[in-house]
Amino acid sequence: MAEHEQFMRRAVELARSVWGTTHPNPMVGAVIVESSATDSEAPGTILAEGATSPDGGPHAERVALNAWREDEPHYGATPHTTLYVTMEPCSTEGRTGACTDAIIASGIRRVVVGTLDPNPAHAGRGIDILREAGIEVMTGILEAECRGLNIIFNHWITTHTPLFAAKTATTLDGRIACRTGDSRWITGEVARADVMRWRRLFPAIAVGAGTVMQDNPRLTSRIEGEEEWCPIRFVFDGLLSTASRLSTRGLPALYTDEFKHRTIVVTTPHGGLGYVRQLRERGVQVWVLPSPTQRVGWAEFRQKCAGEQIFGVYIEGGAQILSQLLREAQIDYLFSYQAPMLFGDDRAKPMMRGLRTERLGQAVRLAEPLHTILGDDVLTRGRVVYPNDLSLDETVFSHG
Ligand SMILES: NC(=O)C1=CN([C@@H]2O[C@H](COP(=O)(O)OP(=O)(O)OC[C@H]3O[C@@H](n4cnc5c(N)ncnc54)[C@H](OP(=O)(O)O)[C@@H]3O)[C@@H](O)[C@H]2O)C=CC1
Ligand SMILES: Nc1c(N[C@@H]2O[C@H](COP(=O)(O)O)[C@@H](O)[C@H]2O)[nH]c(=O)[nH]c1=O
Ligand SMILES: [Zn+2]
Repeated sequence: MAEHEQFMRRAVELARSVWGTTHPNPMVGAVIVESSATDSEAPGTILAEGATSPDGGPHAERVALNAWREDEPHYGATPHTTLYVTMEPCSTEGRTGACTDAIIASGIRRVVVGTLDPNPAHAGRGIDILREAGIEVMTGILEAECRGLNIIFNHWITTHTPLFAAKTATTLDGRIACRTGDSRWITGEVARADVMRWRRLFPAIAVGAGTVMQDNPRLTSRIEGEEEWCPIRFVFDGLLSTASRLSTRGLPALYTDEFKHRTIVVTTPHGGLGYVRQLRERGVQVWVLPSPTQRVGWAEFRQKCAGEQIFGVYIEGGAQILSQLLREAQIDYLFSYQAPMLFGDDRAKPMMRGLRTERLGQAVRLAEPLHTILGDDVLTRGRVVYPNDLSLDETVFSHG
């Protein structure tokens, strides 16, 4: 078992090496290993490795098999050759041919799988096909880790909508900014560097107009040793106040920097066509979504993203948009970074508000939470589970 975990860990590492580059495909890693025919205690030798190719190219299993065949033109599979793969091999033609076919053709007799493919077209089918072909299949090695590699894919493939992940950086008493709006920085360098990794994974980031005006953020992924990366950057601004204040407050970086064509302002017909035109003339994109009020509806935004093939959105705040998302049960996943400080000030900004939680049974919870210590701070993350009787505190939202 320890050996299986060792090679699966290598496969997970390979999957991570293509972080954020494979959408809509999952990140998968594969390793082909030869064990000793005579000494079952001897460590196996890695023959070939692979990871999912970017943009719909060959899957990890095929990349590994192709690399192996370069060395062994007729494959050299023996009864002691094992393929380790983080996710169940696909079993439908797709764009690149079923991996189950390629594995069977290679003569490999043993496959170790991390997790099942959540795609209902595959789920378990790939395993059945391999077994029917006489291949020994073992499942569930480092399962949680392998499944956790693909939070975006897992959601997309089962719901056909993007994963909406909220991210907050709070004090111990759950505040994201002081009463004045000051919030830089609550979390320390290590936690902020971790945020940069998630920004590299998600195809898009979203913030509200209040955050743009208070923080003038860049919203790019800046990782030491890597080129700066810019996801799509959504700005929620129903009345286009960020555009109308341009002349008095100067232009937000999101509308002027070298990635401004990656900024999409999301607004309503109440925002004013003149501002929409001005933004577009600058090279900034604008989505005007139908809405009876000055607020874009989150369900409409989700559908629009799905139509545009945007597979996941990392929503960084502020308090107002996060509170709306919570009360509409639109947050699928939460990244909560918590720093060891507290404000103890009622007028500091709470990360989310507006629910009426009278009993613990009504609490919003995280399923299978993961905790990571990052310098002085702690990240708690997980899938959000809402109670059946989510109840709103109307007194809060009558004031916006
Ligand atoms: N620590 C942390 O993790 C973070 C802290 N912050 C801090 O939070 C503060 C900003 O938060 P907050 O003031 O609540 O502002 P938000 O960033 O939530 O933006 C609120 C504004 O966005 C617009 N808006 C809200 N909902 C919608 C919608 N559904 N559709 C279109 N536009 C919408 C509104 O414009 P209008 O009023 O015109 O309708 C509103 O003024 C800052 O101090 C910032 O530093 C921000 C992000 C993260
Ligand atoms: N204050 C705060 C965060 N704030 C978030 O980061 C944004 C700034 O991004 P950038 O300009 O790209 O560095 C800011 O507008 C807000 O969304 N994030 C954190 O991880 N920790 C923190 O303490
Ligand atoms: Zn495949």
